[in-house]
Amino acid sequence: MFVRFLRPNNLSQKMMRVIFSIYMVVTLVITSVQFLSEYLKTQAVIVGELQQLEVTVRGPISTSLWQYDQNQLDVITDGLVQMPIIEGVEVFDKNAQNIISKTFDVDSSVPLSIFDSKLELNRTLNGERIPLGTLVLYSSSGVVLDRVWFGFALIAFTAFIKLTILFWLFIWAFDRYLATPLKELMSQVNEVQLSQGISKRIHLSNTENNELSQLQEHMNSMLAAMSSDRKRLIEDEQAKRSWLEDAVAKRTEDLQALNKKLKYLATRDSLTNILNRGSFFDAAQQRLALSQRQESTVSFILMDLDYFKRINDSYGHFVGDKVLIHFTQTLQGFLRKTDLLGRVGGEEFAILLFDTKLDDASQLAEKICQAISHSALEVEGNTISYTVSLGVESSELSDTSIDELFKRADLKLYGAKDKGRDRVES
Ligand SMILES: Nc1nc2c(ncn2[C@@H]2O[C@H](COP(=O)(O)OP(=O)(O)OP(=O)(O)O)[C@@H](O)[C@H]2O)c(=O)[nH]1
Repeated sequence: MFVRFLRPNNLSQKMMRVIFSIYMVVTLVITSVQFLSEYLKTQAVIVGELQQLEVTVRGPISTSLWQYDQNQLDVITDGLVQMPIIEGVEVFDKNAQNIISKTFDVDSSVPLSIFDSKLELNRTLNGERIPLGTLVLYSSSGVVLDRVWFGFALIAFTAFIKLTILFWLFIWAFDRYLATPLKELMSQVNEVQLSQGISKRIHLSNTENNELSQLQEHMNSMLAAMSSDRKRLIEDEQAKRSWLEDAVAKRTEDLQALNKKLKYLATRDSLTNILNRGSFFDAAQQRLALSQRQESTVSFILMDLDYFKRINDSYGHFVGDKVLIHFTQTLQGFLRKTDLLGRVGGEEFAILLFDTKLDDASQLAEKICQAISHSALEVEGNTISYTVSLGVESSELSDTSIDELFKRADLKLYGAKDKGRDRVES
C-alpha cells in the first residue's frame, strides 16, 4: 500500500497522495510557526532574566568601578559568566572604554544568534547622578534552544504522531470509499466489455447513494439503451434481409420465367408459333438418333404451298400470313404428340413422324393434301383456297444426319411440284 502511495497508478491513489502531501505541508508550516513563536517567547523570558541579573549585580559592580577595584570586578564578572543563561559579560567605563570582556565559552560551538541586555551604571552623590559606565550581559540561541528543546520535541512528536495516524486514516478512507469501489467498477465494466451481449449490468457491492452509485445507474441506463438499440438494429437488419431475400427470390422467379419464355420464343416461329427451322432440325436430329438406336424408322414429310406468291400478290401479305396460320392449324389436327412440326422456309413446312414407316407417312401426307385442297378460309370477305405439294421420305439404317433425310424429301417435293403440284410424292 505504501508503494502504491509513492507510485500511484490510478486516480484514487493520486488523489490520496495529493491530499496527504497538502496536509503534510500545512502541518509542517503550522509546526514551524509554533517552533518560532516558542523560541521568541523563551528568548524574551531570558532577556528579562538578564535584566533582573543586571539589576542584582548593578550595586557591587558600580561600587567596584567607583573604587577602581579591578579584583572585585573580576570576581563578580567571573561569577556571572558561570551562570547558565549568560554567554558573556562586558563592562565599559564612562568613556565607553572596555574594562572587562568575558565573552563566550571558546570550547562550545558558535551559536546561531547572540542577544544582549545593557544597563547604565551610576552613582548618586549628594543627590547628583554620576555616570560610571555600562554593563552588558550576553546570551545566545544555544541557551534558548537548551530551554525550549523539550517543548520543541513534544511539538515535533505530536505532529509526527498526527501525521502518521492521518496517513493511515487517509489510506484506509481512500481505499474504502474510493479505490476499492473504483476497482470494482472498473472490473465490472471490463466484464461487460468482454461479454458478447450487452445484457450484463453493473452491480456495485456498496449500495450507498453517492457519485459512484449514480455513475453505476447512468452506465446501466446507457447499457439498456444500447441493448434496445442493438435489438432494434438487428430486427431492422433481419427485416431488410428478409425483404431483400423476397425481392431477390421474386426477381429470380421473374427472370427464370422470362428466360423460359425467351427460350421458348427462340425455338418458335413468331407467325405460326410452331418450331422454327433451327429448333425443328435440332429436335429432328435427336429423334433420328434415338430411332436409329431403337432400330425403328422415322419419316419426314416436306411441304411447300403451291403458288403462294400469287396469294400474296392477289390479296396481300396479311392474307398470305393468314393462309400460313390456317395451314399450320390444319396440320396440327393430323399430328400425334410425338410428331414434330416446323416451319423450315417461308411457305415451306416439315413434319417428322416418330416410329412411322414410309407407307403410313405417305397415307398421312395424302390426308393432309386432301384436307388442304378441300379447305377454304375467309379473310376480309375473300374466300381463299390453296393447295400444297408434299415429299415423303423415311430413314434408312445408314442415315446419321437429318440433313440427308431432308435432302431426299426435298427431291421428292420437287418431284411433286414438277408433276403438277397438289400431290404427294414418296
Ligand atoms: N405472306 C407471307 N408470304 C411469305 C412469307 N414467307 C415467304 N412468303 C412468300 O412466299 C412466296 C414464295 O414464292 P415462290 O418461291 O415463288 O413459290 P410459289 O409462288 O409458292 O410457287 P411454287 O412453290 O413453285 O408453287 C414469296 O412471294 C414470298 O414472299 C410469309 O411469312 N408471309
